Order: sequence, then structure tokens, then C-alpha cells
Amino acid sequence: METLTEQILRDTIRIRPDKSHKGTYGRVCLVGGNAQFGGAIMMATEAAVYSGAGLNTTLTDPVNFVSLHSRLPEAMVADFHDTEQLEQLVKAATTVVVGPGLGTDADSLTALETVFKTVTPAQILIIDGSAITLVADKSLTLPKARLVFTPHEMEWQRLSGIPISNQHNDENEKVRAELNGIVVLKSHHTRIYTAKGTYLNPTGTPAQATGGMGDTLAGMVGGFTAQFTDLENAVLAAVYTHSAIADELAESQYVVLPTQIMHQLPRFMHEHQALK
Ligand SMILES: NC(=O)C1=CN([C@@H]2O[C@H](COP(=O)(O)OP(=O)(O)OC[C@H]3O[C@@H](n4cnc5c(N)ncnc54)[C@H](OP(=O)(O)O)[C@@H]3O)[C@@H](O)[C@H]2O)[C@@H](O)CC1
Ligand SMILES: Nc1ncnc2c1ncn2[C@@H]1O[C@H](COP(=O)(O)OP(=O)(O)O)[C@@H](O)[C@H]1O
Ligand SMILES: [Mg+2]
Repeated sequence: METLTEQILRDTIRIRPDKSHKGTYGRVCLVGGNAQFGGAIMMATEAAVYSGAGLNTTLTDPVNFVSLHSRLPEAMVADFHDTEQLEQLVKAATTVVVGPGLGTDADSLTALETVFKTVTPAQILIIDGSAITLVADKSLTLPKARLVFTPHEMEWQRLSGIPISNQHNDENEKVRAELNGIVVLKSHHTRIYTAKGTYLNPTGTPAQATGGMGDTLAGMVGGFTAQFTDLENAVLAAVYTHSAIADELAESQYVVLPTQIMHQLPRFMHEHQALK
């Protein structure tokens, strides 16, 4: 297992070319946020926007439209119950993030099944939170796409069948290969399983242990993978960045809020962009 270093940032975060426009930096489509968990998709969306993704559209329950827009006018919004619109927006995306605050009721399942039916092999699909739980509970067939799973240990137990106490590298890698994607297994020492290797994230702090922290990471993974061409590196750099910013803030804070992390992203990414 390789321990990540700051080098992953320089290998991934490119200097923006002058000759570019918003389309150069990818389209992220985020699906989640039921009436109870609107905050989750708002945090994921805000994290994608602050990561620098060029265009961001959020499909959520309409009760979240006003709160999302009043925080974040940069994002577009649509109703995740509107299957036709969901299909259109998924088709247009570089990266789709599904699951933060999605919930597990019949409407949530319909939205997830629509996403799975619509994504194509060239697209990146980040599967987080409730979407992981639904895949496990309903034994859903995974779509052919460039898949990234971001489970915490209990979600990984549900998806992989491996009890938390047995989540060792060999067992985890075996299931990752069957899933045919990347697995970000989140914990106080997050490990990332890819076809190229297994990585340990050395950054992170217990100051991060608060609701919405993973929703924020899912949005960042969405934003990074939409912009930066190497999928594995984009995922690794997002994980490293998320907790490295938390470490900075934890030097003077007892708890670090997800929204504080995302607001540091433009500054942190500027400081760590490639110099080559
Ligand atoms: N503001 C919002 O809108 C928010 C909305 N959210 C949304 O809620 C939805 C449900 O997601 P969820 O993660 O809250 O619930 P669930 O999947 O049942 O997992 C919790 C269970 O797993 C266990 N557990 C064991 N190990 C663990 C570990 N390392 N990390 C974490 N948990 C671990 C844990 O054990 P315990 O705490 O009891 O010790 C407990 O039994 C999802 O869509 C999410 O996006 C949240 O993000 C919050 C903010
Ligand atoms: N003690 C800790 N040390 C380091 N990172 C932590 C710690 N506790 C939680 N985290 C990080 O916070 C995030 C929690 O994700 P998740 O449980 O999905 O949160 P939520 O669903 O509430 O947004 C993960 O990125 C995890 O690595
Ligand atoms: Mg989560």
C-alpha cells in the first residue's frame, strides 16, 4: 500500500490554460437531497463548484431549490422526480454524483435506477451515501461507466458483505475488482482501492467527524474528476485535499465544518497547482 504525498496535487491540479472556457472544466450533474437531507446535496454541489467544475446542475427535491439557490446561485437546479429531465442532464454530464442525501424510498430508487440506465461507459459515476445503501439493499445491477464508490465503513459492509472488523486490504481489493471501479473506503485513515494500486491517505483529523463531511468529499471527487483527465489521480487528489485543508483548519479549530473546507478550495488549489 502506497501512502499519498503532496506530489499527487502537483501531478493532478493543472494550471488553467488561457485559451479555455467553462466547458473546458467539465459538467457535473449531482443527484440527491430528499426533503429530509437537502443539506447533503447542497454541500456536495457547493464542493463541486468550489473545486472549479465548469458547469454544475443539481437534481433534487424541489423543497431544496430556494435554499440551494440562495447559498449557491452558480448551480442550476432541477427536480429529480422528472425522469425525462434527469435523463437529459445525466446524458450531458462529464461526471455524475449520485447519493448524497438521496434517501432510500421509492422515489430515491427510481432516480437512482434512471441514472444507472442513462450513464454511458465514457462517463464518470460517483456513487455515494444512500445510493450505495440502495445498490446493496436492492441488489441493483451496476451500469457500465467509470465507477467511483465512496462508502464509509458501514456502507462498505453493506455493499461488499465484508464486516467492518474484516475490512482488510486483500478482501477489499477482491470486491473492488468485482465492482470494476475505484473504491474510496472512508474512515479515520481513508484507503483508496484502484486497479493500479492501493493508497493510504495520510491527511485527516477527528475535527472532521461531523455530518456532511463525506457529502462534501463526494462533491469534490465530482469536481476533480470532471476537470482533471487522469481518473485515479483526480480521485486521490480530491481525497488528499479534503483532509489536508481540514488539517490546516484544525490547527486552530476544535471542529472543522464541511462548508469551511469547501471555501478554502480555490486558495488551496491555487497554492498546489502544477508548476510544470
Ligand atoms: N445535512 C444532511 O443533509 C446530511 C445528510 N446525510 C445523508 O444521510 C444519508 C444517510 O447517511 P448516514 O451515513 O448518515 O447513515 P448510514 O448509511 O445509516 O450510516 C450510519 C451508520 O453507519 C455506522 N458506521 C460505522 N462505521 C462508520 C464510519 N466510519 N463512518 C460513518 N458511519 C459509520 C454508524 O455507526 P454509529 O454512528 O451508530 O456508531 C451508523 O450506524 C446519506 O444519504 C447521507 O448523504 C448525512 O451525510 C448527514 C448530513
Ligand atoms: N476521525 C476522523 N479522522 C479523519 N477523517 C475522518 C474522521 N471521521 C470522519 N472522517 C472523514 O469524514 C468523512 C465522513 O464521511 P461520511 O461518513 O460519508 O459523512 P456524511 O455522510 O455525514 O457526509 C470521510 O471523508 C472520513 O474520512
Ligand atoms: Mg456519507
